[in-house]
Amino acid sequence: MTSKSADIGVLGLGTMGANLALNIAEEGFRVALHNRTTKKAFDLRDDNGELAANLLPTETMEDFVAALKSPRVVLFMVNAGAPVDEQIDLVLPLLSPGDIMIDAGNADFNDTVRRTKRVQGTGIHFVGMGVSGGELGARHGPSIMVGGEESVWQHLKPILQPVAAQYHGEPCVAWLGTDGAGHFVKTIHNGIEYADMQMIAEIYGILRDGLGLQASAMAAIFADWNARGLSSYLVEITAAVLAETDPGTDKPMVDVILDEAGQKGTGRWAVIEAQKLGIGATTLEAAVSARGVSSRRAERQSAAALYDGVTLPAAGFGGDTASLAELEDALETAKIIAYAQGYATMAEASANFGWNLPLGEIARIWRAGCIIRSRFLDDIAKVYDTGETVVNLLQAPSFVERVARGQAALRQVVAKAALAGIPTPALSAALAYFDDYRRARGTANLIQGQRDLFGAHTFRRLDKEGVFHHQWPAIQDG
Ligand SMILES: NC(=O)C1=CN([C@@H]2O[C@H](COP(=O)(O)OP(=O)(O)OC[C@H]3O[C@@H](n4cnc5c(N)ncnc54)[C@H](OP(=O)(O)O)[C@@H]3O)[C@@H](O)[C@H]2O)C=CC1
Ligand SMILES: O=C(CO)[C@H](O)[C@H](O)COP(=O)(O)O
Repeated sequence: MTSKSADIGVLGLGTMGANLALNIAEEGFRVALHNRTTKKAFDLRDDNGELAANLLPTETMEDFVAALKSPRVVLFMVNAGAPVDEQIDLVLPLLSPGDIMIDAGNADFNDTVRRTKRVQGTGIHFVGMGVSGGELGARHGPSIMVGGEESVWQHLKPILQPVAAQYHGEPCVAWLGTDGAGHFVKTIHNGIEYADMQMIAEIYGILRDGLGLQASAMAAIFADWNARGLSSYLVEITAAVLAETDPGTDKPMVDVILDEAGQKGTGRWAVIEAQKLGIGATTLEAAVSARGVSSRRAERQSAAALYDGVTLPAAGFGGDTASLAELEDALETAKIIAYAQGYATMAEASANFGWNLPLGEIARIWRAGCIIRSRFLDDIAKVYDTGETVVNLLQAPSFVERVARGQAALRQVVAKAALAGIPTPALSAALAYFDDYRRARGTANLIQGQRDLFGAHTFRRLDKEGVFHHQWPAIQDG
């Protein structure tokens, strides 16, 4: 270990930390390494040939911090929650004014705001930085969402820009705002990721249970869609997952995987924040709830037995080209609605927390490196680049035209799935949101009447300004 020679220190060398450290080292920076299980730091250096010269494993936290050039930059890549606070407790006493701590893991942005406040007045800086792209992204170029002080971003830029994914030469990294802005945007990225994955899984359910297709046939359909409007990393990997065979059984891999989805909490954070802000991110909510339902497998199996005999009308799904095109259009339309909800949540958060989030720039840094990367994000960037105020993507002219064209397909698919008893919680949520959002005269007038009757909550009128309470007739139970 050479004292004060490392440009940055990576603390936490699991899947993401180890790969990000290699990526940074490959860009020519010297990286100090530390991990709770210290052996991993030395193994990482010893297993990585030419990069070893830029990797400085350390035995103790003191050695780790002493290895860093001033101002010291410590990047944490540990699991969200208590582990981050524990590591901050250990590192903070060893730092000096001007030094920078970066939490590069997923984090609840409320924790990031709290941690930023914790160091306020010490001269030490805290950066909340969302990183997306999984293992390969971390190694070869992730999408990076930075939150914190802008002056600190200027200091970090020379390291982060070459490390990030590049989209036609543009680095997929940006400073998005103060304190929790970067982690908030990463959280919404993950909420959208959940929605995208759930809607794809619902279409898979229709292809499997409505059309009776085998995995290999479905793989070809998704691969075909990936060449057009739905072109995206998630559709591409869907085709790859469906095409894979289990070497042990020779069955399609997807057919031997248990139907219970895991989740680490980022989707739930997105939905909680959308609810707090009063944004109906219903497609994201449906996706998070569906993961919850999936995890109750035994309960679903007993319910399946109880309702085995229910009568279902004819399915109505066809396997012809027109029916497949309808599924493709439905998925594309629902995707637009899900992204509109995610962007509406970010727009509201931006106003609420005073961040001035650059929504077009966010679309641009999501075009490569991250899990939801797709051609479609270019279309979103173009909407914001017009400079006009966009209240909701569903009101942007280019999207109005696309949704108006695609909504009939979404309606057909949701209706046919409902009749066939095939669940489409996220696709249905997208359609219901669209119909609710485009209805000039809603039904909340009735809710206001009910609230005023039982709780004197008052209401406003269409024909007069002011707040009113009505003397409703007394209702007796029974
Ligand atoms: N995997 C992915 O695709 C992505 C993950 N992330 C986020 O990145 C972060 C790291 O994830 P990932 O690399 O996948 O996780 P891993 O499980 O692979 O690694 C976890 C790391 O955290 C360390 N750690 C865990 N608990 C503690 C603790 N209490 N004290 C000290 N160190 C601790 C582990 O140390 P040890 O080796 O000693 O166990 C290990 O270095 C998470 O916030 C995750 O949500 C973000 C984007 C993508
Ligand atoms: O942040 C990510 C990608 O962007 C991680 O892969 C995240 O862990 C995925 O979430 P979950 O495990 O809840 O499916």
